[in-house]
Amino acid sequence: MSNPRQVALDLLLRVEETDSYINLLLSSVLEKSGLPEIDRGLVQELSYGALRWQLQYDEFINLLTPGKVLSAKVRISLRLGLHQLFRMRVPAHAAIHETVEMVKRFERSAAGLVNAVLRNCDRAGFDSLLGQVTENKPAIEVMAITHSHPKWVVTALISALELDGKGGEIEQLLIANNDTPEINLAALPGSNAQQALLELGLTPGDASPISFIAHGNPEPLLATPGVRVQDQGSQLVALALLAVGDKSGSWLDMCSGPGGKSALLQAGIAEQGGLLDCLEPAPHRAELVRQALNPKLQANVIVGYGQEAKQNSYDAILLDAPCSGLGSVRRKPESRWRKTPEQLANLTKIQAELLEAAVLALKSGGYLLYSTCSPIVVETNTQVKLILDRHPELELENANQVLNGINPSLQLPSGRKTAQLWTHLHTTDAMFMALIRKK
Ligand SMILES: C[S@@+](CC[C@H](N)C(=O)[O-])C[C@H]1O[C@@H](n2cnc3c(N)ncnc32)[C@H](O)[C@@H]1O
Repeated sequence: MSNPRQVALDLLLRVEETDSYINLLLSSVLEKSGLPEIDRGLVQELSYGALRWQLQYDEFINLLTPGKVLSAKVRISLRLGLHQLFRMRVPAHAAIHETVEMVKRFERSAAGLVNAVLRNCDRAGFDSLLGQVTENKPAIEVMAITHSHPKWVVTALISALELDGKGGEIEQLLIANNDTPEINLAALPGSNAQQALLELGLTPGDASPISFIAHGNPEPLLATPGVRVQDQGSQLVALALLAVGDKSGSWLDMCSGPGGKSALLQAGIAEQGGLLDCLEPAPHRAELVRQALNPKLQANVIVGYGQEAKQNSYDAILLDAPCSGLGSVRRKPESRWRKTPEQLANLTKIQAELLEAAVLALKSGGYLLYSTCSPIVVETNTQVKLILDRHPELELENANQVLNGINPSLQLPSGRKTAQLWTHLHTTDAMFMALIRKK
């Protein structure tokens, strides 16, 4: 083993064949590989890069192999080769030679074709290839290929941006979606984590007041009590509910796995004696919630569906709903290829059911925060409008004002009450939040 290109190929094949998330597989694959640190970085760059840019690389491959059926392994090898040619500082001859040698080991008969495709791509150059595959295509398709996003995702993101009058920023958003995100840490309240991270010289993040930026491997920093890896957008979701909810009351994290926000809620209410229930139907994800929580503080992890939450029982509920994940494609590059418009229909049905259950579970005067790591309108504002229409006892609070109370420098729109963070503006995942109060 222990050829970084081979490790990246095996990893991508597993992601494709088993529908796994690359971020969940990567660390165990690297551990088993026994590769030195420098090669581990190469595996990550190769695999994330080839996965992000796969639509564009497939266009190049299809252009040069008309009518040919390629095995999944050969296609992934070509994507890895193209990524080295066009987006890494690997000399062309090494990118081509290494890819061809790798293909020879599992499909000798395809080595000639792989050699020819990569050589022709190198000769043509990136700009010429992109020009050829986008020529005479409609604008949405050109954007889809140029920024490697499915067409329907580009269209849905434009609709979401248009709600804020930002439709013209679509290319900035797509570019940001292809960036490698910084690793964000959260310093949980009630711990000395903030002080410890400041003393270590870490830079605070811009969006969340409890965030720090980790450069390099964050593993050693996680030994500090109260330090977690968490996107700043996710931190703000939990902080928004903590800003308004009764911290001495009973709280529910309705869709809690793997527990990132549960840990923050638990730490935030502990001092005032609040009680937290965390629901999660998938047992292995419920176990991750248990691991994320502080065992010295109160919290119940319950394996179960949000639809079964106890009625009229909670002062504050976080409903961080299962969603398309199209707001966190930087961290989960495969999500843009996995989700289809058809799957959205299933997700929106579950979101509506969970919202209904959350309203029933909420006590009068309590707060419900509905959030998604997706800006897609049918998962966000449409859901909020539907639940408000069905329940006159609910009122929509201004989540943007709450967020500005947490961080006055966050640039948020004044013309709406639901909040939408944007990756290109806030450098967070594109989290959506609606804060609802039961009268
Ligand atoms: C977006 S994730 C939650 C992320 C979590 N809040 C965090 O910050 O770590 C959505 C979770 O909802 C769970 N889920 C799916 N269907 C559910 C249901 N009917 N009731 C409750 N949770 C559900 C999924 O298993 C998944 O773990």
